[in-house]
Amino acid sequence: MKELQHLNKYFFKYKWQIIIGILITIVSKIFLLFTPELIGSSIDVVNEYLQGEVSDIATVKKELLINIVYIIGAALITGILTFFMRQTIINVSRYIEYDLKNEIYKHYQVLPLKFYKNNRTGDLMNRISEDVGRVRMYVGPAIMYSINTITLFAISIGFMYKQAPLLTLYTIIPLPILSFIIYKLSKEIHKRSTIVQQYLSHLSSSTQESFSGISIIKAYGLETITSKNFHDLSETSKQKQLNLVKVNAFFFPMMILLIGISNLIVIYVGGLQYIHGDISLGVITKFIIYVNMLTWPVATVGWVTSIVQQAEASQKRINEFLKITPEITNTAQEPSNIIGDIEFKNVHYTYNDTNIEALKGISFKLEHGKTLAIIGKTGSGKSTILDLIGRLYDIDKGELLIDQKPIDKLHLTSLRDSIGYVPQDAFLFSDTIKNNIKFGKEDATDQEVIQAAKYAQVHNNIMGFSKGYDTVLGERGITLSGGQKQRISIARAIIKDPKILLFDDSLSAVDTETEEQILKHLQDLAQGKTTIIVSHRVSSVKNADQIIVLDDGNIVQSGNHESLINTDGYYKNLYLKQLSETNQ
Ligand SMILES: Nc1ncnc2c1ncn2[C@@H]1O[C@H](COP(=O)(O)OP(=O)(O)OP(=O)(O)O)[C@@H](O)[C@H]1O
Repeated sequence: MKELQHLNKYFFKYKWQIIIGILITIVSKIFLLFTPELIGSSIDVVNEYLQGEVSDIATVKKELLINIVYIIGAALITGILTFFMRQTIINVSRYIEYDLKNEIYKHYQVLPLKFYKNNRTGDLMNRISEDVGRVRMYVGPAIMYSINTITLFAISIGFMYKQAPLLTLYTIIPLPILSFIIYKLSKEIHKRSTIVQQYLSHLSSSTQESFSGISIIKAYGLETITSKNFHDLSETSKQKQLNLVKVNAFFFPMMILLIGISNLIVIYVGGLQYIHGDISLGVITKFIIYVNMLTWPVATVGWVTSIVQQAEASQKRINEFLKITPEITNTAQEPSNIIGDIEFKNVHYTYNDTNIEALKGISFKLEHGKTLAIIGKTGSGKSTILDLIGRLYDIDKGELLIDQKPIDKLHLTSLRDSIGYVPQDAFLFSDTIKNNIKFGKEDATDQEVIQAAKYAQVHNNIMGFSKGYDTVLGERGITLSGGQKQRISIARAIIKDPKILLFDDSLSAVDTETEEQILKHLQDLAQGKTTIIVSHRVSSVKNADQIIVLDDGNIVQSGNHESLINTDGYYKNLYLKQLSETNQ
């Protein structure tokens, strides 16, 4: 139960609803127990009349009528209270589920990129949905059924013992056995249903993958193989389902068997006591009703135990993530006003999961309003430089200064708010084009959205869609070309009007003519903004104030376009190669 202590703060938060829920549960059980008592006394009245102990039929009828009215009244009150019991305790479990999901989601947001690299998305999703769902079962149903069982058991055993102590002892003998069997069955059901769940998610992710990659499957003629894979996987999944159904099928027969045994004991032992004149017929009737009433709550003891164990395991998985402290934190109290001077002084950075030293002592200085271009072979460390400026990672050695201050002393939100970043793989959400652009500035007007799209040379494409800016993208909507995606991603960065603009090979899928136009607009837009353009193309970088050439984490050349094309080296070779390609 150690892991579940995490939930105590939520129990405290909703203490009044829980206390009221518990009180309602107790009162509803008291009313429920009126029924066996009233039925028992009705049977006794009828029996006394049959035995000739009472001769006035009118009195018997009156008493029976009163009992019936009481039974209906008690049932009505129990029903109403049961409704409110669920409305309090089950509602609290939903509130806590909601709070816990929000807590986990908020925590996910502050965890570093490394966390996302080390953990699979499916696992993150599972902990926030499946695991929280299991914890909710503990918070709601488990607590509600436990109170139910304790109350019902305490009151009814008290009633029963007062009327027939020996019969009570005999009657409750099968109940712990029932509880134990249900516990074992629940555990087995849980084990098998977890396997079924794993296969189902396996089946759905593999199906989803084959639908997403349908063009590759068709192009390579892999339909038969993928169909066979699907068939094999669904066959195993079916077998696992059947295994689960087999254990499930034991559940109710087991309960019926044990209830039957308890009833037989009541009839046999109670019958003997009745013959000896120790108890009345009404007591036997009451006991039969009590036994049937107690069976389900007692069975839930086993079920609840298994729920608590599952919740404990799930909360442990949740706590594992909640305990991770974000490495990159904000240390500044006040927001920082970023101007955009950037300086790298002998910066080193190693990705500790792969041990790759991506930057091996990088130094450059970029004044605000200027443009730096970074060019170099693939894997030379270009994107890493941009990631360090956005503080997605913290440097290992050296100094990274923004406005002459160490980057980790700046207000983190101010820093990120002042950056417009266009990543290598443009990611667009399954939403409208307008909202995808407005992601950069939530309160942007339609005019601003259109202007940004015009600067990014994508406005005409968007107007070509029948729904224009309201066109939905992604799974629910249309698929854009690589170049269109890149340009929408550029519009998203432009609309933010940031102090620092970072373009990570963001024009690679755009033809040179469009690239030319975008760069021309950028020159106007980038007035006063610090811009860094990472590219493999000389055409993208030639107008930059400063160009650096990276190779294996080192700066091997630097200067401007003019000076670099006149110096032997990587830049000049690339320039000549790309020049001859355009002339061909
Ligand atoms: N998240 C990461 N975890 C571990 N290693 C990484 C990570 N990102 C990059 N690397 C490694 O660091 C080195 C530099 O990568 P980086 O992405 O900065 O290069 P790049 O010059 O931008 O390459 P490209 O032009 O292909 O985008 C590469 O060897 C790469 O494999």
